[in-house]
Amino acid sequence: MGGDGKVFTFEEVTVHNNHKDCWLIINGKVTIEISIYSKIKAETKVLLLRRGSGVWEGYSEPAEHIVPYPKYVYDVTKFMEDHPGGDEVLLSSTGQDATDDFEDVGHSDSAREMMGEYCIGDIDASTVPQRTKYRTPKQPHYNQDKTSEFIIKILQFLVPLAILGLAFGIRMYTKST
Ligand code: HEM
Repeated sequence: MGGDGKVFTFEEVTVHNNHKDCWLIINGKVTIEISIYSKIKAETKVLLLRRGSGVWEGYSEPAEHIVPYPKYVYDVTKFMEDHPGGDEVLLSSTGQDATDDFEDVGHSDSAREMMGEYCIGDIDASTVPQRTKYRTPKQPHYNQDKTSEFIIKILQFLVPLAILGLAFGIRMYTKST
């Protein structure tokens, strides 16, 4: 990776957000990550590798061996015109962690190789705001047993009343005829 080991904060990266000066945060070097993964696997018995909030994380036993992978900062200003996906998508990926956008496109290995040319450093992961995850609103607790119990109680009260009303009605009707 290029960039002379520079580490940028999220704030520093997100000000570069126009056609003449466009920086992105992407962690697209999956091939590298896989090799890191097998190294960690050998050393610390990693149980699984999963991608969470744009970062590849190795989870291992014991838990203190959780390894967050670095994200990289890319200055794609010179690539804007030549990007096969167009410059607008690159611009719209500024100001955030663009990893998911980049991965969703399914970039080829050659696209990933090209990234090295534009890498200018690492991002300080602690400064990147987490993407808010959508949580389904909690449903009100619905207790079916209690509801059917309630209906039975109402019916127990209403049925005799209805029978009484019907009997009364018939009696009134027969009396008047
Ligand atoms: C340094 C960063 C990037 C590099 C070097 C890069 C490179 C490339 C290359 C070489 C292609 C041609 C197809 C391929 O080989 O996969 C491509 C296509 C594309 N890229 Fe990127 N890209 C970068 C970032 C992004 C980002 C952040 C987005 C945001 C969504 C994006 C969206 C697209 C789209 C939409 C296409 C067109 C896909 C298609 O029509 O099949 N790229 N990119």
